[in-house]
Amino acid sequence: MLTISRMKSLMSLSASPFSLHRSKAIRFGVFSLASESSSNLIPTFLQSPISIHTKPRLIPPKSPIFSIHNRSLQSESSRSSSDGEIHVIVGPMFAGKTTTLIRRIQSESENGRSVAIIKSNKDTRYRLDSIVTHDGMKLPCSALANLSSFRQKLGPDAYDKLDVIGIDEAQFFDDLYDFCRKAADHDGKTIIVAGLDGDYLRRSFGSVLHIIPLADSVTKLTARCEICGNRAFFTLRKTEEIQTELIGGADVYMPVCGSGGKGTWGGLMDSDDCSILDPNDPNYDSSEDCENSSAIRKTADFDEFRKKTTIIVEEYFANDDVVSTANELRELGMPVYNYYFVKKLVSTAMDRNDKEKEMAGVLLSALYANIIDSQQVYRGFTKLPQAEGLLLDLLKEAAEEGLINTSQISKGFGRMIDMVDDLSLDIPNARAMLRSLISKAASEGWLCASSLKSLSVAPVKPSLEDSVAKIFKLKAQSIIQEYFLTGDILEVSSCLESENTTCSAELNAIFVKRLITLVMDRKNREKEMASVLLSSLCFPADDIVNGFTMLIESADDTALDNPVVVEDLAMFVARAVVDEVLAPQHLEEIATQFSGPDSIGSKVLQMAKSLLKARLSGERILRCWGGGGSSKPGWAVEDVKEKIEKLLEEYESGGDAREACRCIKELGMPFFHHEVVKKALVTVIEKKNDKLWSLLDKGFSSGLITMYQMTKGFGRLGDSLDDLALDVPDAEKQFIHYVDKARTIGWLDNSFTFNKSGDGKENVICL
Ligand SMILES: Nc1ncnc2c1ncn2[C@@H]1O[C@H](COP(=O)(O)OP(=O)(O)O)[C@@H](O)[C@H]1O
Ligand SMILES: Cc1cn([C@H]2C[C@H](O)[C@@H](COP(=O)(O)O)O2)c(=O)[nH]c1=O
Repeated sequence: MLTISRMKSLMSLSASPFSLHRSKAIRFGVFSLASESSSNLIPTFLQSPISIHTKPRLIPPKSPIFSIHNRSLQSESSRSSSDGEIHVIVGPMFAGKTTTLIRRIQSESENGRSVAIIKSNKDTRYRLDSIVTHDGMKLPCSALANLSSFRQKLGPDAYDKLDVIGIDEAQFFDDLYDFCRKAADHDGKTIIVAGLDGDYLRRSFGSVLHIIPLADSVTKLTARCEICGNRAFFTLRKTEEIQTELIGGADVYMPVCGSGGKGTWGGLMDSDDCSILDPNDPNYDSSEDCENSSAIRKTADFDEFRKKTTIIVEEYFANDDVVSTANELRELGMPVYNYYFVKKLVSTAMDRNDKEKEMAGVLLSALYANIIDSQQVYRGFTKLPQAEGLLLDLLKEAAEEGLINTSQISKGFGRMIDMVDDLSLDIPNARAMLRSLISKAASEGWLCASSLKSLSVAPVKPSLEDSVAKIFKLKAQSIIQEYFLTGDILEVSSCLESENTTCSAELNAIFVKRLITLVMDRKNREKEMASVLLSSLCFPADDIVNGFTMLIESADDTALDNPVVVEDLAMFVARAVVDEVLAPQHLEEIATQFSGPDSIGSKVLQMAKSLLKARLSGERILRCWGGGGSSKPGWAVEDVKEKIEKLLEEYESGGDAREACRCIKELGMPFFHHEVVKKALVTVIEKKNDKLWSLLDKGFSSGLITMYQMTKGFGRLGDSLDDLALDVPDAEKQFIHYVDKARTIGWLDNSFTFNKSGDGKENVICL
C-alpha cells in the first residue's frame, strides 16, 4: 500500500522530461513516470509540486461491500486491439472513493503508465486543480464541465499518449457513458471512475449506474454511519434544500446506514423500526450479526431518551427556563431522537392552556436549528396524533395573532406548492393533503388562496424518470442540430414520433424548451427555423405552454449570459401566437406561473403582449427573424398556408379533387396537412358548401391525409371556434355535426371529443 510519507515524497518531485506538452499538461493534471527516473519507479508530475495534508483516519481502510470483476467475462473481440478497461468505484460520501481513486492512479503511475485525472468543475469545495479526499489527500487534476472536451483541451497528441484516466465526482458528468465507452473501447485507455451511485434520496445519481454494463470491475465502498457507527451505504442531507445537486461536505451531508433494515430509508433510528439485518439481503454479512446487539442497545437508548425527555419537558413547563432545557437536551447527546422531544413537547402543550402552548412555541424556536435540526422538527410534528389539525391550528393562531403576516403565510404555502412534486416522492398523497390544507386555511380566512399559484389535481408536468428525460434531452439536441443542418421538418417529425412513445406531453415540452434554448445564441436563420419548426410540429398547446414556462423559468440563468434574452424570448412567444401555435389566452396561463412584475417571466410576457398589440404586429412578428427558414428555402409556414388557401379556393371554384390532392402532396409537408383539414372545414362551415368535404374524403381515402392530421385539423378548429362564431353564429352546432360525421366514417376515433361552449383546449382531445 502507498504510505502517506511515500506519497509525499512522490509528490514533491517536479519537472518532467516527459514529452507531453508541458503547459497543457500542467493545466490538465497529467503526470507520468519520468523516463530517466523510471528505474526507481518514481513518478514525476508534470505540474508544480503539491503537498498532501492528512489528518488521522477516522476509520481503518475498509474492504468494499462488493467488488465485481468482470473482465474475464469479456470477449476478446469486444474491445479494440489496444484493449481499454473501465473500473468503477461507487458508494456514499465519505466512503473513500477519492482515496481509492488516488491510490489506484498512484499505483498505475508507479507502474510506468501515464495518467491524468479529471473532476467535475461543479465540485467547488476545493481548488479546481486538485481532487481532495475528506481527510486531505490530494492529487492534481483538471476540472471540466464535460468529459467530451477533455481530448481537445488536453491536446490530441497528449491525449493519445495517456494510458490511464481517473474521473472523480463522476455523477456530475452527463456524457460519462459516451466518454468511457469511447476512451476504453476505441482509444484503449484504462478509465477509473469514482462517483456517487445514489443521491441524498437514494435515487440513481447522474450516469454513474449507466456505465456498470461497460465496467470491468465495480467496487462499492461504504462509510461509517454517523449515527450508529454501522456500515453506511447512503448519504443523508442535513439541510432542507431539495435540488439533486448541492455541493457540500460534512456541513451538508453525513453517511448513514439507513437504519430500519437495509432496504428502508427515512426511518432513521425509529423506535418502531429497529435495525435488524436480513440474512436474505445480498449485502448480508454474517460477521455483522454482532450488530444485532447494537439494535437492542439502540432500543434501550431510546427508552432512556424517552424517559428523560418526559422529565425535561415537565421541568420546562414548571420553570420556564429555555437555556437550561436546551442544555439538558444537548447533554442527552442523542440528537437522532430529538424528533421525539418535539413530539412530546407539542403534544403535552396541546393538552395544557395557552401559556404552555406559548412556552412550547418559544422553546421550539430557540432550539430550532441550534439544537434540533429541521428534519427532526418536521419528523416530530408528523408523529403527532392529528398532526395536520394541530399544525394548522398553530398556523391559524400565529396568523390571527399577527405573529406571521399574510404575505409570509402566502409565501410559505407558495413554497409548499413549488416543492409538492418532490414531496410526493416520499408522501404520495402530498398534493391532495396540501390542497385540503389550502382550502381549509382559505375557508377559515387566514390564507388568501387567490394569491397562490394554482395547484392542479395532478402534477402539471408528470414527473418523468430523470434518466428518460436526460436521454431525451440529448436526443432532442441532436435532432435539433441535425435540423439546423438539413432543414428537414419531416425528419424531425418522424424522429419525435419514434421517441414520443410515452410521456409525450412532457417530452414535447422538453423539446420546445431545448429548441428555443439552443437557438438563443444563434443567428436569425436558426431562430426563424425554430419558429417554423414549432409551428409545423403542431404540438398540443398545453405542451407548448409547459415548454415556454420551463424555458422562462430557466431564463434567470440564461439572462446572465445574454442581455437580450427577454427580447428574444418575448419574440418567440409573440411569434408562437402569430403562428397560432399558442392562443392569446395561453399567455395569461404562462403569466400565472410567474409572480412579481420584476421577474424575467413577467417581463417576457409583458413584452410579448406589447409586441402583439403594436400596429401591423402580425406582419412584423412574422418577419422578425427575416423569414424563409423552413424546409424549403423561402417557404415559411405563412407561405405554405397561403398556398393551401389558394389551392382550396381553386378547387372550390370548380377544380378537380385529384388535381387538388396532387398539389397538396407536392407541397411536401405531410406533417402540415392539418392546415388543409382546418381550412377546408372552415369553408364547409362558413359557406355551407360540402365540396371541400369531398376533398377531405378523397384525401383521407387516398392516404394523403392521415387520421393524425385529421385529428389535429379538427382539434385546431375546435380551439378557434369562438373566432369563427363571430361570422357564423351556428359554427359550434355545425362543427359538432361534422365531428360526429367524421367519427362515423372513421376519420376521427372515439377519443376525439368536443364539449359544447367550452374552452377548446380542454374539450377537444387531440391525439
Ligand atoms: N463517517 C465517516 N465514515 C468514513 N470515513 C469518514 C467519515 N467521516 C469522515 N471520514 C473520512 O473520509 C475519508 C474518505 O474520504 P474520501 O476518499 O474523500 O471519500 P469519498 O470520496 O467517498 O467521499 C475517510 O478515510 C475518513 O478519514
Ligand atoms: C449525496 C449528494 C451529494 N452531492 C454532492 C456533494 C458533494 O459535493 C459531492 C460528493 O462528494 P464526495 O467527495 O464524493 O463525497 O456530491 C450532491 O450534489 N447531491 C447529493 O444528493
